[in-house]
Amino acid sequence: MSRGRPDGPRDPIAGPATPTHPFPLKLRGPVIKGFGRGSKDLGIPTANIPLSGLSIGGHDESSVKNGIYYGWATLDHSTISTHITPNSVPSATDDTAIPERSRNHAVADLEPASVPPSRPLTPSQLQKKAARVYPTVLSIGYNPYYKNTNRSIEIHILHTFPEDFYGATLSLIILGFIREEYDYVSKEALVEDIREDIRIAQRSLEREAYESWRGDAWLSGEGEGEGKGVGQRDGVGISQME
Ligand SMILES: Cc1cc2nc3c(=O)[nH]c(=O)nc-3n(C[C@H](O)[C@H](O)[C@H](O)COP(=O)(O)O)c2cc1C
Ligand SMILES: Nc1ncnc2c1ncn2[C@@H]1O[C@H](COP(=O)(O)OP(=O)(O)O)[C@@H](O)[C@H]1O
Repeated sequence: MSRGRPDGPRDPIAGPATPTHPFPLKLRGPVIKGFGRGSKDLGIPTANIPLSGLSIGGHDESSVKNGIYYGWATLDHSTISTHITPNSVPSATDDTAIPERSRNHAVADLEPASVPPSRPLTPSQLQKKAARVYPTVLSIGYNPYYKNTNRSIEIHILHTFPEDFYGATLSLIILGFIREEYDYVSKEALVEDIREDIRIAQRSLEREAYESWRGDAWLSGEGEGEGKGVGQRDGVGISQME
């Protein structure tokens, strides 16, 4: 059952001085469509990737508990289809329409795109985009405020992007847990807490033992489908370090 948000101040930093079991959790998958609420309703875009990988690497899905987490992420734009059709982007919902270009990205308060979405990027542009490591804050669960019936993973990247990136491959290392997911009395209360989650994630990742994970090979696309604890199913892999 979902809980309402408890009263009282929140800790400015989440998690111990070094990442501790079950972290780091490594996850990878293609960016698919969600319900389109992140940008339009909340002003905070959240990239969805399939959840199926949570059962790979020695856990079942229930071993990764619902809640709000932080970590590092990279995007590989080379997997974005240059010939997108309405059915070419998988969806976390039954709606297969590609969402309109979001106009309400609060964190991503956007500059006009320097490269039109339909023009393929050059190899050096792709490499540059793939190599960048972003801080990220994410939610795993049922979004109790919206009473979703499907479990989903919602990843907000702490960066302003000039355009959407459906179809890109998102690699993620989750390093810490912030809080449970709650139901809220209002949309404004939910947004206020997500904004605080963003600040907590930033501060938590600045610690040396967390910062050092930026250089992990997983974020460069390595590890897919090979090695102990790394699996691949439905285009998604997850592993848990020992
Ligand atoms: C850091 C963060 C914290 C969140 N916390 C909650 C929460 O406590 N309760 C909730 O119902 N949804 C929470 N969400 C999920 C948002 O409701 C979700 O991103 C929104 O429904 C957009 O979904 P969509 O991408 O499928 O459109 C959180 C999302 C993020 C990124
Ligand atoms: N900073 C960002 N973090 C996450 N996604 C972003 C960001 N900026 C742009 N996006 C794009 O916005 C999409 C999420 O928007 P959102 O309105 O939440 O729709 P959806 O419900 O389809 O996930 C992502 O899939 C991605 O393509």
